[in-house]
Amino acid sequence: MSKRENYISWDEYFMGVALLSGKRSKDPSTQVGACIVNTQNKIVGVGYNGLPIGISDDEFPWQKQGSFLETKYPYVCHAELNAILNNIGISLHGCKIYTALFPCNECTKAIIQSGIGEVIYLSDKYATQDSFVASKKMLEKAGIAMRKMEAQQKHIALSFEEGDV
Ligand SMILES: Nc1nc(=O)n([C@H]2C[C@H](O)[C@@H](COP(=O)(O)O)O2)cc1CO
Ligand SMILES: [Zn+2]
Repeated sequence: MSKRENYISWDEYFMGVALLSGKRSKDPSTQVGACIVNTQNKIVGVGYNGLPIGISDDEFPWQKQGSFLETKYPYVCHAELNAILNNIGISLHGCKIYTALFPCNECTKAIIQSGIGEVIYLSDKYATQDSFVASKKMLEKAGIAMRKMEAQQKHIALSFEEGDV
């Protein structure tokens, strides 16, 4: 018997972990996940967008509109920052970060400071907003590679049915 052919690529695997992590998000509008990988293709940090530890998901707002303090924006911790902070306790120098959404300027600063060397993203839907223009300016100047993920497999299904294993 020859080897299975339609196995997922490393990019699909790590972005898949990022997307699965995003499924934990309580944000009703946008669920983002991120996955950090070292030079040996080992996962060293995972995160999703959520409120800081100890802050109730039920007591803080999730809305996008209204006065700033009544929206989610001042409180939510982005997936990329969570993945960096949740790392397994190692230097992230030379690691890659897979993120569903292109990083904002605040996460970009944390990415740069942590030593991450490459950003792989699925969507750059906010590209025209100043925050993301600033991100690109900083990433370019810092010599950090950026690339949009090209998936061969557009969808991957998971089953928790024991008969499917
Ligand atoms: N790169 C990102 N990582 C993230 O974790 N987020 C989070 C913050 C918010 O919870 C949500 C974006 O809000 P909105 O697209 O519904 O308005 O995604 C957002 C971005 C985009 O900068
Ligand atoms: Zn961010």
